[in-house]
Amino acid sequence: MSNQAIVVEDLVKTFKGDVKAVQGISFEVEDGEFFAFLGPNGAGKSTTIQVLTTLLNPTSGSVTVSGFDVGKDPISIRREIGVALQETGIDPSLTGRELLEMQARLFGFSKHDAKNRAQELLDLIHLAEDGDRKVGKYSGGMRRRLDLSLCLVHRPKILFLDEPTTGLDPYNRNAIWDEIRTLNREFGTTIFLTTQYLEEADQLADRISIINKGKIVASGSSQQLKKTVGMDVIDLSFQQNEDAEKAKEVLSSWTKDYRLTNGELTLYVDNGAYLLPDMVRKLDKEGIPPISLNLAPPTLDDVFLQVTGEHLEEKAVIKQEGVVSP
Ligand SMILES: Nc1ncnc2c1ncn2[C@@H]1O[C@H](COP(=O)(O)OP(=O)(O)OP(=O)(O)O)[C@@H](O)[C@H]1O
Repeated sequence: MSNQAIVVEDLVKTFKGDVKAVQGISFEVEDGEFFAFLGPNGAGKSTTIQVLTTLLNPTSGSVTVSGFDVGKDPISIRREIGVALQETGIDPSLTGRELLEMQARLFGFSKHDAKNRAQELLDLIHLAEDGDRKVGKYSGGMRRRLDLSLCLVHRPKILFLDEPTTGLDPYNRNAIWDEIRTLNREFGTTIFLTTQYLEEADQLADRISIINKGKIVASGSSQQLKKTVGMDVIDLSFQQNEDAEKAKEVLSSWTKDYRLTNGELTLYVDNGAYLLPDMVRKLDKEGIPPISLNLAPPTLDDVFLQVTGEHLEEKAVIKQEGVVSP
């Protein structure tokens, strides 16, 4: 018996018009593991999840889920997995309870068992009080919790979640995090989660792969990934781009490890707290004082910045404009 829930080898997915959405990625997810696929908009996360859940055929490469090949045995895979995708077509005139019971009946539960399962799930995702309200009246956060519960009806071994918290406010995001964590820790459900929020991957996942432009650019636990960056990260912003450029020259004797993006200079150093006052004094003396400075241990955004030369966070914020209130 294999203890690999998911094995992906050299997966390629190309769409019409030569759009290379996924360009030869390989990774494995173990049974019971919480795995996060982190990347900006358009990186290839949804495409990958759709191949793994048998909704899209791969162009090439090999993919097995729960030991079954996606091309040869999609039916067996569908029995073992639960899938919550970004767009779900739910009838707004039905109640949460009705939808859960209907889903249970579709999975072959008797009427009596379907009722019990619906109640269990409403309790699990803290929707018991709203179970008899029409879904059309649910808030964004409640809808996401219902989406999550709908894919748990048949007690899947592996759960696929495609950006389950995109557009949610922090309160609802945290509520979803708690629920997913419980599923993983208490029920041993393997989780494959895609997200554009580094904090989400950081907080939840045992292991993270960062995907950018269809390729995996870094993999490991959050700790391992951050260790690749170095000890401390100093961010300095300046009034003008030329000042940042000049500051880089001025500070080059302290570190050669830096990034320069839009008037912001990021320095990777050991012993940042010790060096920072001297650096600021030097910049002052040169007539280019920073307008803001920040010293912090590395984040996953720093990992992303190092491997791609771009920030992950800024892109995520742009997509978050239409925030859904609780
Ligand atoms: N059905 C399709 N036909 C053509 N191109 C597609 C199709 N689906 C996705 N793409 C393209 O493939 C690339 C990867 O898209 P994908 O949706 O997998 O990214 P993503 O990481 O999930 O992004 P997001 O965070 O915005 O959901 C993008 O360039 C996208 O435009």
